[in-house]
Amino acid sequence: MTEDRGPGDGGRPRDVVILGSTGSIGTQAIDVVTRAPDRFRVVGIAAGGRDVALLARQAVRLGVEVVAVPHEWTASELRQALSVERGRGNGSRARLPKVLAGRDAIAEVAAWPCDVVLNGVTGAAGLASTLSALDAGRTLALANKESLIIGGPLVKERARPGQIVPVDSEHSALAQCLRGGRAAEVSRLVLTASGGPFRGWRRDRLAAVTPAQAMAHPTWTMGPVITVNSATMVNKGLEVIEAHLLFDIDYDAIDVVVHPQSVVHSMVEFTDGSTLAQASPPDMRLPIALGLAWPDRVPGAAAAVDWSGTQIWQFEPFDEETFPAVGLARHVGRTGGTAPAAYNAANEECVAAFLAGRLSFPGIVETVAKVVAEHDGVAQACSTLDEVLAVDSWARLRARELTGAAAATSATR
Ligand SMILES: NC(=O)C1=CN([C@@H]2O[C@H](COP(=O)(O)OP(=O)(O)OC[C@H]3O[C@@H](n4cnc5c(N)ncnc54)[C@H](OP(=O)(O)O)[C@@H]3O)[C@@H](O)[C@H]2O)C=CC1
Ligand SMILES: CC(=O)[C@@H](O)[C@H](O)COP(=O)(O)O
Ligand SMILES: [Mn+2]
Repeated sequence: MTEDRGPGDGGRPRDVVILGSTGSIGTQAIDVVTRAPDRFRVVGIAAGGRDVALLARQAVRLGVEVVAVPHEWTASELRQALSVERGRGNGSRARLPKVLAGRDAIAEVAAWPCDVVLNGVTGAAGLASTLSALDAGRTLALANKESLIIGGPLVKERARPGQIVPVDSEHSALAQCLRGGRAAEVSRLVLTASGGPFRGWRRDRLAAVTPAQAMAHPTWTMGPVITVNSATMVNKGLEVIEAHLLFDIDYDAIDVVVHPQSVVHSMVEFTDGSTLAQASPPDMRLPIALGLAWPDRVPGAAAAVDWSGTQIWQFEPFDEETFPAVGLARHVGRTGGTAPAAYNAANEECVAAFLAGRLSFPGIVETVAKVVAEHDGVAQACSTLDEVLAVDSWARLRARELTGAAAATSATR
């Protein structure tokens, strides 16, 4: 594996594995790679198995070597769907791909021989694959921020310098602003936040928020969990921890600023008062392409800012009082060890409860705060995957107990 392979220097296409291929990041990644066949070849894909027909279609059309699902019970359905897809005349490979299914299947694909693994799985479920890709020596294009955040030191100690390339738009922006620079010259990182659908709202209005309102992100079309996380600002909290872990910058020197247009994806302020920003219309295909081709740019990956029209870029202070999720994330980030895993797992449970109508919108972060407070006294260093997973399970259970209790109380009112 070399960093400079690509059509520009006459190399072969990069072999890519896409985890979470049926999701928002995964489908956009497939769009990126299929538009640049001279640069990329997809050799493996994986998904949760909720849309086996789509997964099979992707596998046959891309001609992958391997396709994986995490549950044994979807394997036969997947094999059948692959045969149907080939019967339709899609794809060119004579042989159908190998099917892997079960608990370790996704991590096995993450270690498949290739140049770069894009982890586009959602949530803590992506951690084993992140570790597997790193241990196998693959470059890891990381959209699944949760794995870095909950794995923390565990992930960092397995990664050699430059092995993780951020795909999250803010962190891709920061990496672009930082490249070629000197660490001692960096003063602050400034993460931009769209503000979500409830920007400018007061806290008392949030009690009546419905899932449909929370799912209406003003600038990005994304999967359900990250979309709700953007509405609660948990996403920005996770991103503060992600920035700390990726760039080794103190929490005190990471700011959040609201930028409703989502064109400036983040900024780096330098010691001489200069600020560099990365700007492009909101389109994840740009950071995905850069993550797959790093350090090269992929020409035409996304549209640039259109300067023929008026551009208005607003920046506003972030409302810490209405959205306590960022402050809480700073707290768990500073606590370190297993604390971020408790924050994330409780949040994943609460988002599911909110989307199922079992928890109010403010109840999400209120419950996460309760779980974090309970975990504070027992936070431990996270030195093994099992330790992280144990805290993840405990926090999910506590969140379920707390939200179950909340639902029962409101039902008896
Ligand atoms: N969407 C975006 O624009 C951005 C996303 N991100 C991050 O990227 C990640 C993916 O987000 P997004 O694409 O929006 O999410 P989606 O919900 O749209 O997609 C998630 C993908 O992961 C798969 N998946 C879920 N659970 C498992 C599992 N246990 N094993 C294997 N695959 C699984 C899903 O398959 P199935 O549906 O079958 O379960 C699906 O393919 C998240 O970490 C998110 O925070 C970061 C920045 C921007
Ligand atoms: C596209 C991306 O990177 C998301 O994480 C996005 O930043 C979410 O928007 P918010 O700024 O509203 O959280
Ligand atoms: Mn982001």
